Amino acid sequence: MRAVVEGDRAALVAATADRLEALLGERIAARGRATIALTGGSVGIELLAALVDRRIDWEHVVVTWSDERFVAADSGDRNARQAREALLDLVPIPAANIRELPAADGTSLDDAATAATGLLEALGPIDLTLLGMGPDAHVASLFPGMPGVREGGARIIPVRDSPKPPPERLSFTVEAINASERVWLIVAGADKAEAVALARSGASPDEAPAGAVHGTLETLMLLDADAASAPA
Ligand SMILES: O=C(O)[C@H](O)[C@@H](O)[C@H](O)[C@H](O)COP(=O)(O)O
Repeated sequence: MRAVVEGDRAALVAATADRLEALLGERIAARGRATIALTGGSVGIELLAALVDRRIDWEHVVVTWSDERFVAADSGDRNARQAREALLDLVPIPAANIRELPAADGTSLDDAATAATGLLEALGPIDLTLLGMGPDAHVASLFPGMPGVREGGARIIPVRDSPKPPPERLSFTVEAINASERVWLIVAGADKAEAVALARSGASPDEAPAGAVHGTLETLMLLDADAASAPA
């Protein structure tokens, strides 16, 4: 996994916004649209906020999420709601291009996972999956030792016991993430340094889910200097 290191968190966010703006332009020119799976987390949301004023042809961008908290649609915990407030409500992206994973409004988690799997199938190829990473080396809602890190077959799994609240979530599996053309992990802060080193060391997926993800064309770990500060 190639690492790109920027000086600090603000520089990381700005450089990743540049990279993303360029990728979206390139994919739209090449195939008429760009499809990306967004991430929650504080750095992921800062990245979205940094895209508001960029030159992006939003009409041709389709977004979904690599994981979602299974809470009510209007909950402030929803990655989709945070993304709307930071970016999607502020740019001319058509409503039909925003493919939210289901919310917990009268539907069961299992039914939501089935619906999300259908949504993912209808989406076609994903140009880029964005991921944050926790200090335990989790990505999306794939925590160390959980099913979905190794299991084949499923592309979306229901998560019932996330160690980080809220406990119920929907998540891309490693298999779904690894079907994306590009996978970018965006990670800032000294509290992530050990997990970055572990993920890059070839640790098992059960120990470091972040080390198991890769794109079919490109895999990047986009880091600030603090996150890159532990010896690999
Ligand atoms: O699932 C969650 O509850 C979080 O969203 C989490 O997965 C987050 O994406 C990472 O921990 C990175 O978060 P930061 O970008 O805030 O470091």
